[in-house]
Amino acid sequence: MKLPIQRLSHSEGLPLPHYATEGAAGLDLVAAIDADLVLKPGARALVPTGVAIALPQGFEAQVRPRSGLAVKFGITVLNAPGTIDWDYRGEIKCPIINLGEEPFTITRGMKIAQMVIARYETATLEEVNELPATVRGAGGFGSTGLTTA
Ligand SMILES: O=c1ccn([C@H]2C[C@H](O)[C@@H](COP(=O)(O)OP(=O)(O)OP(=O)(O)O)O2)c(=O)[nH]1
Ligand SMILES: [Mg+2]
Repeated sequence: MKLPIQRLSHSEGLPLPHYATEGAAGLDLVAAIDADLVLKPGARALVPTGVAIALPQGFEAQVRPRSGLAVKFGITVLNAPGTIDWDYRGEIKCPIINLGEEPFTITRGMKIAQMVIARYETATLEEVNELPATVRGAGGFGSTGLTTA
């Protein structure tokens, strides 16, 4: 699909979101910040990416963490997966949190998250008095146990 993307003034010189490999599902998003941003352990920040997009109706974009940042530094997307609505025309921003033990420095142009474009359905809700029965019923939250035995 073609995706209109707008570069905002503070993203000058930065790469547009891009797929790192031919088979990558997510477009890497970079930090469009002027000065280094130091996140202390437990701290969070809304990191601008310097771009806005125009998704087609029926599509969303999911802002997800990068596993490398999560595993090495405890850096993740606080609201993962973040939802970009198709009618949103503002700047894509990433709520980033440091769940690691060390301060983490975000630099301009650092790939801080990734964005997956996905189709979604909307539902027409129909209120009923009873739901169709299933074997699971209302069981959940570990009801099927920890092992297969
Ligand atoms: O990680 C995110 C999540 C959201 N957004 C933008 C795009 C999205 O379309 C809009 C609203 O997001 P969401 O619906 O998650 O937030 P809300 O708290 O429900 O705000 P609103 O009342 O504006 O819908 O904010 C981002 O830039 N990054
Ligand atoms: Mg909302």
